[in-house]
Amino acid sequence: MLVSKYSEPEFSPYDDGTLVTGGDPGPWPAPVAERELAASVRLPGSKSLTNRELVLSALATGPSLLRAPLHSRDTALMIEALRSLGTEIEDVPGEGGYGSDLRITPAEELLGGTSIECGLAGTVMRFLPPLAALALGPVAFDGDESARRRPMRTTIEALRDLGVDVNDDGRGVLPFSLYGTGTVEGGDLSIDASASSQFVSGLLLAAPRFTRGLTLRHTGDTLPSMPHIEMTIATLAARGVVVESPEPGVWVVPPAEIRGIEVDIEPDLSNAAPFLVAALVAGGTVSIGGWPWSTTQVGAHLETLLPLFGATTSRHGDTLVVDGGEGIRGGAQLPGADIDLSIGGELAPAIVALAALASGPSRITGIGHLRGHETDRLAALAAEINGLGGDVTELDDGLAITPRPLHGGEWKAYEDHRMATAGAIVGLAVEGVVVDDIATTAKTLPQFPQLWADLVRDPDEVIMTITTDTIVL
Ligand SMILES: O=C(O)C1=C[C@@H](OP(=O)(O)O)[C@@H](O)[C@H](O)C1
Ligand SMILES: C=C(OP(=O)(O)O)C(=O)O
Repeated sequence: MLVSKYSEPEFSPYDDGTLVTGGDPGPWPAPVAERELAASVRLPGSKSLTNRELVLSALATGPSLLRAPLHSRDTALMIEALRSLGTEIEDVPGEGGYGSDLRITPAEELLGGTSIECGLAGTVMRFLPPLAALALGPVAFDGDESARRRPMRTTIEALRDLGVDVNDDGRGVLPFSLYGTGTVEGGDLSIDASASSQFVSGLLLAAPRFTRGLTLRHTGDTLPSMPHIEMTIATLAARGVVVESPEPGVWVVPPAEIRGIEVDIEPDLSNAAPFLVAALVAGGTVSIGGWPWSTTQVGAHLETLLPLFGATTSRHGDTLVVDGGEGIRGGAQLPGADIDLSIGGELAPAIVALAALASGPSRITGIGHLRGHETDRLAALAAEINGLGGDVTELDDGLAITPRPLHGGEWKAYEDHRMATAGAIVGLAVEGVVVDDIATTAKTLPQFPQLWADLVRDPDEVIMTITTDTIVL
């Protein structure tokens, strides 16, 4: 089964995330906030944790159980790819998550002779080639048209330096193929991971299975998304693999067994960003339950980032509450902020959308690598905000935002889930914003339109849900 964006089976953004048939719902008029929020949101599992745990489970010595994993396009692509390499992955009833849990039984031997569809998922295209090099036989990689623009040269060259036979056309992008021999010797390897931390994570995840392990050295000037590398190291540690980092930019992975484990997947804290930002735009409070006390997810930094724009945050048990006061809709004048977001570029679209609605100017820097994300996010954010009357300038490594009164109009998502949700944020404050492709949120959060509708719904509105045998008022 290949999961492509508009072919069946499809993730409907209006459904609970289970596989349903359905297509592009068309242009989506973003709801405007009519009142202050008092919303509680429960979010599905983290994409980054789910896809790491899937990869490690496939490489493990015994079965694993993922509780409350994310079910979205990116995780469906990962599951499909691992199955095609011989991993057994079963849906089993789960409690409290969005959809089933996953039981994974690793293959005795990973088998090639397959083609892997990466969609637009960075975690699939960067995590699976090192794993596929451990399979026996040829493995081809390709993805969406837009995926063919995402940087892959570092993965391709790293595998060649490790002695893997890789076939590509020299442009450093998808498609390419490799020929797995069942083993990778490993040893010392230098790479430039300045375009994506995922190059490091992909190699570290497979490295315990290399005959000599791996000593990996990053040679570039900058390295984005360090928390995601720490997440990789933490997920390996939970399975008994101790990765050492004797100096910044160097990681030593011993050859080791990767244990099968049972693991609870945390809610996706990066997908929390638009919901928490909404408190500052609409005013009032947004609470997110299941917020971990300790995590490697970069979304945890929202707790300190949003106060820079005037929010108050508090914890009540495992719930994070963001209070946006009267909010922009209520007349609040939010300060701008100067933020180096190199640790968490995936938070940038939501923060930039907020900055465009604030009263003071902002600079968001350290995010040059976002040009290689789902789309060139710096160009896309500047084009869409400026198209509504804004003033955003592209810098070498970020954006300078000078707030201006915005007007309604089309907001293009560029097949980028976080561009789509950035449009929803702007639309909360600006009448007449229409996101051209909200379905693209199915990449990591198929429930987005429903959750967003619930967020802004009048709490006094009576909702009638008709199910097959009950009527709930
Ligand atoms: O390893 C991961 O799960 C991710 C790493 C980051 O990639 P980059 O370092 O390419 O930004 C992040 O932006 C992406 O959404 C997920
Ligand atoms: C950059 C992102 O995704 P990917 O995992 O495809 O790189 C993202 O989710 O913001």
